[in-house]
Amino acid sequence: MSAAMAAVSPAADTLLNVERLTMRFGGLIAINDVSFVAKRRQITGIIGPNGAGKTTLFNCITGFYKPTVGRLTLHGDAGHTYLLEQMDGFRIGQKARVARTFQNIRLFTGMSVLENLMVAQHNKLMLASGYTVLGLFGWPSFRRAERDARDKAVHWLEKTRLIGVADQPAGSLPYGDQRRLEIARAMCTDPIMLCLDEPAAGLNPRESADLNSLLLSIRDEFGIGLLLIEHDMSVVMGISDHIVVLDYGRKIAEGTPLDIRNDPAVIRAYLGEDGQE
Ligand SMILES: Nc1ncnc2c1ncn2[C@@H]1O[C@H](COP(=O)(O)OP(=O)(O)OP(=O)(O)O)[C@@H](O)[C@H]1O
Repeated sequence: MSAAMAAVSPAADTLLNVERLTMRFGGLIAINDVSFVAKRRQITGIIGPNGAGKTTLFNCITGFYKPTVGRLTLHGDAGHTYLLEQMDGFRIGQKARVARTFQNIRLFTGMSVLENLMVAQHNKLMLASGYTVLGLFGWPSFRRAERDARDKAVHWLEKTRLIGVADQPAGSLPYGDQRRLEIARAMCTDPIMLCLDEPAAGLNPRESADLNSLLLSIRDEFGIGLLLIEHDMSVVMGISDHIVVLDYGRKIAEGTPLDIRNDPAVIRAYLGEDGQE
């Protein structure tokens, strides 16, 4: 068992346990003693005004930043438990199977839509190719792995309604399609937890509604947990099972969308002290 795997028994439905997380940048405390649990088969919304610490939280979970203090425990499959704050970003993706999308879309714009999804499965294919040798000789196990990767890519292209543009350069797609392609690419890595940073940014109301359906179907069909940073309240209130609210790096509330909508501290954080804007 590696140093980053702990032998604690998880509550059955706990996927990620964030305990007393703090992230400082010099004198600035971007995340201040934040704790919450994200559950399996649930969408956990993370909301808060600009600068509240939402992206910093994602960057700690996905290994971009090492938290100053705190523990991030991911309860994976088969009883494996990963202490994410001790792992680098690559292993968080590969071993703990945490995938993410970014606020600013990061696709390989010159590659085709299908190629973007094949590249996402590069590590699995490299392993199957015996780091090139078996691939060069067209070994059956490599050919099978390649076929499986293509099938998975096609599955996600169908699910995200991008199959008709599979051969087009990713950079030529309309914005809403690029956002769905990012989600398809993340799902091709077989995550157990998917972190989405403002997936509805720049979408029109119809595209936002489509996104809601896609995220709900990912939760329901694949049983994974989703962490969702989002400013679009029609998305976050419409599909979250649980919402955590940050303000100036602190957790100021958590609960169901209904709880959050009526929480005085949340209303104050969004509208200012007087509750007027
Ligand atoms: N690498 C960094 N170095 C210094 N300060 C940082 C760094 N990353 C974030 N911050 C600061 O931490 C605070 C929280 O930023 P963060 O981007 O996490 O907020 P956010 O809630 O995601 O905001 P938004 O909704 O605008 O994206 C901000 O004051 C930001 O300037």
